[in-house]
Amino acid sequence: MGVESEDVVAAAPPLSLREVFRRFWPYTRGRRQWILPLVLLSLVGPLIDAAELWLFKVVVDEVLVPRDLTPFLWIGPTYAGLILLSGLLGIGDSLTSAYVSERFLLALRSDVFRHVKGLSPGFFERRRLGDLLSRITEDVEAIETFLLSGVVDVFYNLLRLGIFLGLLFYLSWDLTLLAIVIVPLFWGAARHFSRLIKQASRERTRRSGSLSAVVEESLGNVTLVQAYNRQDWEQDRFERENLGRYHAVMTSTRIRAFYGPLVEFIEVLGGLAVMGLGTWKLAQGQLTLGGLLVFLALIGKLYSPVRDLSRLGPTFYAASASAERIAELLDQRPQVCDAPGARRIGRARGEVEFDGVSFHYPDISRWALSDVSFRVGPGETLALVGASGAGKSTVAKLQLRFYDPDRGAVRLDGVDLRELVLSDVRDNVAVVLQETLVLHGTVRENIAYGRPDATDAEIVEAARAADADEFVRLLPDGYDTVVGQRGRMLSGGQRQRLAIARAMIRDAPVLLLDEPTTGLDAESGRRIMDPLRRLMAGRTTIVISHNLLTVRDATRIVVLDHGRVVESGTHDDLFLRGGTYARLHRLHATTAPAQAGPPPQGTVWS
Ligand SMILES: Nc1ncnc2c1ncn2[C@@H]1O[C@H](COP(=O)(O)OP(=O)(O)OP(=O)(O)O)[C@@H](O)[C@H]1O
Repeated sequence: MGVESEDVVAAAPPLSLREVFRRFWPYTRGRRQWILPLVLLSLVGPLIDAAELWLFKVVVDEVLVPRDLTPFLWIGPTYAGLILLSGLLGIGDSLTSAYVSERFLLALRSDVFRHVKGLSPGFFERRRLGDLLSRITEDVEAIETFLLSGVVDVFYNLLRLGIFLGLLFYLSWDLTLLAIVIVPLFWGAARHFSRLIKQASRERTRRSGSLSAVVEESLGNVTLVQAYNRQDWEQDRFERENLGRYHAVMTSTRIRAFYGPLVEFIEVLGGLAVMGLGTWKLAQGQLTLGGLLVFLALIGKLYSPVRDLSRLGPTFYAASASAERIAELLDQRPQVCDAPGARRIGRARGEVEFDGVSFHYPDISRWALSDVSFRVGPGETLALVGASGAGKSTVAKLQLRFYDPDRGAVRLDGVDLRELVLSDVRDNVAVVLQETLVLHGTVRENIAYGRPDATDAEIVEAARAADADEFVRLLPDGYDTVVGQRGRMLSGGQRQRLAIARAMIRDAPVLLLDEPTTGLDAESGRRIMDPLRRLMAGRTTIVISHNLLTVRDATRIVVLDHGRVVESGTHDDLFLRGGTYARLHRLHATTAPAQAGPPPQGTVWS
């Protein structure tokens, strides 16, 4: 559509209007009782309109033409009363419809957010965050138009049409027939334009998603962008999507712009024909002047519901483009979920077992893990070592049940994770990851994220054990200091100690440490050893590390290579065996002593 799309965000699969309705109507549950009062309120509006017009006829025929003021004495107050009543009903109508629409949006948006949040990490690895934001905020609103405002408008306009047509037939049936001859023209135009508008709207919503995705990615990685001087490239990417959206909006506006005058032209043609015949009937004495004037006014009013109804078609189609994007989100199923009859486990003893586990990531044929088996007893430490890409982090993801294995089983206390309640599995695990996740909030909130009901004393105690208390107290507001998004205000080592405090307060029997010293210099690496050791005490720990010097005292070491276990045993066993581990160890000792930190006596495991 004018600007080449690199498909930042793909279009959602199309849905028919009926299907969209079927999908989203259930979300009106609990608010449906308001729809009838809204329709009834809509009914009163046209009735008052009709009464006003009728009064106008009476004024012309009984006051103006005979020049007699007497009937005006009752017409005047009646007219004022009607206007007052219609104003009051209008207030009620606006408030009720806003209430119904906003409650609907509230519920739908929450449901969509709840659903998306529950999807597996694999989903988010494949999606653009900005696009998801745009769906949850903008597209959800369009569905409201589709289901509620749209439906109420249809009823409202049909009622208006019925009432006005009734009056018109009563005034003059032949004039009315002439007037409605043009209605099919309206519908023909509406059908033609609806299709074009739906295409344009799809493109517009897709481009909005792409634009948000680009903004989120560029601003979210602003340090990288600036450090590598990629501002111009990012600006180009943004311009492309911005321009794409502009063209899409212009196309849809152009279609709508042509549609409006065309419909008006058809309307004027009808009006002129009626006026011609009406004037002739007036001359013949078949119609009073008031009758003709009211007839013409009614025709104007008759066309407006017809026009509105025919305009609703394109509006429905435009909204359905948004609905498609939401439906596509709701159709995503989490890769893992509770099996029927899943068991609760409470606090586990902490025995972890991988039994012949093979796994590949969705849509990727290469096995990330092949026939991996090991067992870690309660309180023991298992070290996973291997080259980059060997599958170490994948073991951690399976342990957290982010994915299920394709073959074999992962067990906790002897029970397959698939038979357990998912939240129980994760409650039993605390993680300290390579890239420490710090949320925008206070230090206190960040630590308590591990266990929301932790008391202040427990938070301070965890921070002390993690060797974080000292630096936290030096922050401007101590524990109430707001650390920026992703903890940008803290150093790498400080973030890591915060993560240890968070894991500490969670107090789970199983601990996953994914490269806890990566990215830290020797000094910072050394500083977190003590807190890590305190954290590991009494817990089953799986530690992933490139740093062979830091794993030698683990209860057991498993060496992974291309997803397979190639060796396993204690440091001494493996060292003496002279295989991969011994080779890696020698290589590591000769090439990386400076960044590996202290010699064996200073390691975590000693
Ligand atoms: N989300 C993913 N989708 C598809 N493939 C993935 C995904 N994550 C990892 N892989 C692939 O699975 C294999 C194992 O990756 P994994 O992250 O487990 O390795 P690792 O040993 O932890 O590496 P590193 O030490 O560099 O962190 C790699 O080939 C990787 O490309």
